[in-house]
Amino acid sequence: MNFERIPTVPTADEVLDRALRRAAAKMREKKQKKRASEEFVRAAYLSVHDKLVSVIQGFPEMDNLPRFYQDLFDIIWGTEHLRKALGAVGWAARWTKDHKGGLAKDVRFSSDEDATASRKKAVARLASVVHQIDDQLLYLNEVRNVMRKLPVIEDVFTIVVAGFPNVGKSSFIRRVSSAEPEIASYPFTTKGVIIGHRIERREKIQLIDTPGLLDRPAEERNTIEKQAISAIINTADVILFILDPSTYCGFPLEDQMRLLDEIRELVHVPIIAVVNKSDVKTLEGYKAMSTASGEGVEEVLEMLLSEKPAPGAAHHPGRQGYSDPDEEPADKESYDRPSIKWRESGLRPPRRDEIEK
Ligand SMILES: Nc1nc2c(ncn2[C@@H]2O[C@H](COP(=O)(O)OP(=O)(O)OP(=O)(O)O)[C@@H](O)[C@H]2O)c(=O)[nH]1
Repeated sequence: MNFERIPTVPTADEVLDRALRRAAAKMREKKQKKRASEEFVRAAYLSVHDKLVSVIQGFPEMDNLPRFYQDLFDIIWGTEHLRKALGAVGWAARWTKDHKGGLAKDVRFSSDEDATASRKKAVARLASVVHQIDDQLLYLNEVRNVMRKLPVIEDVFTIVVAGFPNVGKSSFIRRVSSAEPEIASYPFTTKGVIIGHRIERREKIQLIDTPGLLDRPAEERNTIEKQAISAIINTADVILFILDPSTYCGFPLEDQMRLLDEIRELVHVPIIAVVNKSDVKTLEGYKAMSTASGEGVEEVLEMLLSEKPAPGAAHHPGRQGYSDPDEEPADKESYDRPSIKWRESGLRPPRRDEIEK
């Protein structure tokens, strides 16, 4: 899944400017004045139609997306909200298509004196329709800017790395990845998500960080974070939980253990808990590694890979299995996903200048 190629969504004025420029060029090709006006209308409507269709086609088809993205889109924007915005653009595209012929004919069958007025009327109607979706176009462009930066998650064996901040999650991913990990972002945490890959016995595996999410007790998490965790957990075949008994990370070991217990309650996939920073301190009963020196790291990876199903077999049966104790039962009547309305929540897609940084 690669959202990087979603093209910029133009504003209503940009759509219209482009259409009118094209129409003017077409108009110049016709000698006869009325024919020229008719051509102008056709070309302007066609250009708007095609541009709006290309906007819609630039976005992925929500129903065909992997579950992770469906969940994520629902958390960030509310799938219905997104559908409505795309639907509005579709409505405007259809309108231009349905009215193009009729309005062009109005110009053709008007008297010579009225031809210009008919053309102007057709253009005014077009402008009015396009301006009606101005908000949706702006919104979709903001959505696009966030989508481009979302992590690219593949449907391969996936290790999700969890633990308190600074325990060494990203150091682990960097150490075992065959190339420099990619850094993406979720709009709901300020930290970058690190995604590493490695080819293991000719199969690709992926490692995903859980920045600023699986590092706090449940009661401190808000709804968005809970949903985000569910989306991420659903990608995991196995979870690596890293403990830092040296407490250099800044968090007492009891708190880390409590979080581990909590995650155990939460998921159905295997959890492998190990200790990092073994150069400083180890903990009895836990496999130790040091992501600084590399000691024990490959063994930990082996433990994780032992959870990998045989080639060709399905993912771990627990995958997609996440139980949120607060979650409503999933029957049709009562199960209403608390989708986040981006304007009302503090949550918003980042501005362009924030992304470009
Ligand atoms: N002594 C020691 N320090 C380590 C080791 N591994 C990582 N560190 C240090 O721990 C700090 C945090 O490491 P990160 O890999 O960034 O930790 P993280 O869990 O990804 O942190 P967040 O992304 O902020 O949650 C860094 O300063 C590392 O240098 C280790 O094996 N031994």
